[in-house]
Amino acid sequence: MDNHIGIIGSGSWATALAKILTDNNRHIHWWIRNEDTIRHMQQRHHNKHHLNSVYFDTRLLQLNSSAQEVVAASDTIILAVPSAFLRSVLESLPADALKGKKVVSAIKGLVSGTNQLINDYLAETFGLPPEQYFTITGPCHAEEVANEKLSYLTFSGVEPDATENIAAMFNNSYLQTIVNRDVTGVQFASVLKNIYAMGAGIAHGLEYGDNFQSVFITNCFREMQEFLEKYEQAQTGSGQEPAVHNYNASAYLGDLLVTCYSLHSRNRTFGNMIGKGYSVKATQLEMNMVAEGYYASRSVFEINKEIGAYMPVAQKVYAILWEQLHPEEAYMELEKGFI
Ligand SMILES: NC(=O)C1=CN([C@@H]2O[C@H](COP(=O)(O)OP(=O)(O)OC[C@H]3O[C@@H](n4cnc5c(N)ncnc54)[C@H](O)[C@@H]3O)[C@@H](O)[C@H]2O)C=CC1
Ligand SMILES: O=C(CO)COP(=O)(O)O
Repeated sequence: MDNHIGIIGSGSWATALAKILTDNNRHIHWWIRNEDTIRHMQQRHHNKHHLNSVYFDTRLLQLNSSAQEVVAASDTIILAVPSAFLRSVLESLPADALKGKKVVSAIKGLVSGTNQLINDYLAETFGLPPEQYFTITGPCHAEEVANEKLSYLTFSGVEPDATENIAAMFNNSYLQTIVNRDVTGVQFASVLKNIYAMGAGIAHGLEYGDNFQSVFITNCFREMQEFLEKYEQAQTGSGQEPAVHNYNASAYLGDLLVTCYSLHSRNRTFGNMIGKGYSVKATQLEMNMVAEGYYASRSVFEINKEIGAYMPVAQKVYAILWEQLHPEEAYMELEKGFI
């Protein structure tokens, strides 16, 4: 049976994923919030707000502003809205809306308000079982997908065959896929790297150089591992099986590097403005895209109150963004403790 794919979201990442799938000749049901964006896409064949150089074969698109209808029409649903909007987008769905469906999260963030991983939220709200949940992570900027620059995405799921099948839908000449079972680890890696890219941007804004950045990122990488270890120790107490994490894999180290260094990165750009002295409010107004690291810094700070990982960088980024700590002062303190 043909797989009916739905995409929820119409930002840069949703648009890039839609491009990959339609380049592979897949039909998609696509939830786009704004009717005007839908009309433009139907008439002009591109998303006028994001990646507008990407043109679609609209015969492959079923555009719809009702998330409920897109979910009902699909058996594999890709979530690609910023984490801050996930709950409001899904709130119209009935509790059994995801029954028997596969859900693939492309979101690199935690659920706002509850600080949950996306799978935990979907399990609690819609009863989604673990074997129906998958993630898309790895170092990949939408802008490079738009230009068909060779990129690698990691697909994670507890069911290897089903994960392979989902990954296969994306594989093509410019997109390689990697598969693993590390659902929790890759999600936290992609949440944490946004905080560290924010930090790398702040460092750049403060005019630290490449030598500092490499030490900074090395220390962030260590923090990422400590956070996961402490998080899992806390979970093991509640009977969950600890997973094996390949920290050197591209979903961990690769995504940390690309987000900290790439000029495409929203998080790095946001941090750079903060380092240069812009306020959080002014930075948000300036950017028409979402930097997940802003929200993640608070969520991780709150989670870490419970698990006690040693993460001075994440704590300083949080204090700069949420408690008005002066970036220069914060980084002078950070400088002293790096290994
Ligand atoms: N852009 C990228 O290269 C990549 C992004 N991601 C992840 O994908 C997720 C989505 O990010 P992007 O597509 O980059 O975001 P974006 O910043 O490009 O787009 C944000 C979207 O959110 C929409 N939006 C604004 N207010 C909304 C509301 N109240 N309800 C629903 N939607 C609303 C905007 O219309 C826009 O379509 C994030 O978790 C991000 O970390 C993951 C990999 C790569
Ligand atoms: O996840 C990404 C690259 O892998 C996108 O990062 P930014 O949101 O910082 O652009």
